[in-house]
Amino acid sequence: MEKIISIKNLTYTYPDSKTPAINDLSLDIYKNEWLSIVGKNGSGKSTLTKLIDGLIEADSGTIVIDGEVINEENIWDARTKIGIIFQNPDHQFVGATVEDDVAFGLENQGMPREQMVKEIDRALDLVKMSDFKTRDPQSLSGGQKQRVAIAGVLATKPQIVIMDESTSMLDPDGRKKVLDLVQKLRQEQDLTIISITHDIEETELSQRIVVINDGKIVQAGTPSSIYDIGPHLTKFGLEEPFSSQLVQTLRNSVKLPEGYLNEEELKEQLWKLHSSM
Ligand SMILES: Nc1ncnc2c1ncn2[C@@H]1O[C@H](COP(=O)(O)OP(=O)(O)OP(=O)(O)O)[C@@H](O)[C@H]1O
Repeated sequence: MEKIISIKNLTYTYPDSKTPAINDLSLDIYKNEWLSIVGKNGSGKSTLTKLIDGLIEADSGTIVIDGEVINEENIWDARTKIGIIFQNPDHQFVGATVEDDVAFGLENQGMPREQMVKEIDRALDLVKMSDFKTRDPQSLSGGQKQRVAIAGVLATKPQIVIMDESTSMLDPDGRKKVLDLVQKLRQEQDLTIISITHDIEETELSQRIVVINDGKIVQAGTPSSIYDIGPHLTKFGLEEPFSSQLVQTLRNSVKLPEGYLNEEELKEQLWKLHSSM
C-alpha cells in the first residue's frame, strides 16, 4: 500500500499552554483508504487537522504529504492536494447560489471561466445536486448543504478529503446519505478520506480507526476490532457503539457469534434465531 501522508513524532504545544495538544504522534495514512480519527473533546483532533493542513507549524516532528516533507516553501502546493469539509456548512458558504459557491475554490485557483463551468457541473453531478445550481445555499436542507460543500471541495480535485465532524449536525438519515456518498466518491475518484469525529457511530464505513487521547494514539485497528473493545472505549471519553451495547445485552440470553457484529450482521443473526424457534 502506498502512503499518502506520513506523520513522524509530531509534537505541538499552543503558545499559551503547558501541555502538548499533539504529543509525539506518528501515523501513516494510505492512498485511497478511509481513516477515522476519533477522540473526545479536547483530545487533539482539530490540532492534528490544522498541522496536516499547514495552518499551524509543529514544534518538532515531520509530515510527509504525497512524498514531500512539508516545509514553509511547499506547504501551499501541499494544501492544493487537501480539501476540508467542516461541521457547519453555513460557515463555509460564500456564494449567493450553489454554483457560485462551488466556483469559489476554482476562482481562487485562477481557472478560466469556460473550464470552471465544466468543473462546477462535474462536481455538482457527482453529489447529485445539479438541479439545485441556481438555489440560494441557505435555502437547502442540512444534508443538501453538506453535499454542496463536498462538491466545492471535489471541484478543486483534491487527493485527500478531511471531514471535520462533517455529519455531526445531520439527522441519522442525512448522515447516512452523506457517508454513503463519501464512500462512493472515495472509490470512484480514488480519494483518501480522513474523517475526524468524536462520534464512534460515524466510523462504520471507514477501513481503520485511530483513537486519540491527550494528543497521542491510544488504539488503532479495523472498526470491528475497535468496537470489540466496547465498554473500554469509555476510558477515552467515547461512547460504545449502540449495536455493540445491544450485542452485549443480547449475549446474556441468546447465543451469538464471537466478536463485534454490525447492524446488518446482527439483523441476520436475529433472523436466524427467529426462524429456528
Ligand atoms: N488556540 C488554542 N490555544 C490554547 N490551547 C488550545 C487552543 N486550541 C486548542 N487548545 C487545546 O489543545 C487541546 C486539543 O484541542 P483540540 O481542539 O485539538 O481538540 P479536539 O479533539 O479537536 O476537540 P473538539 O472535539 O472539542 O473539537 C485541548 O486541551 C485544547 O484546550
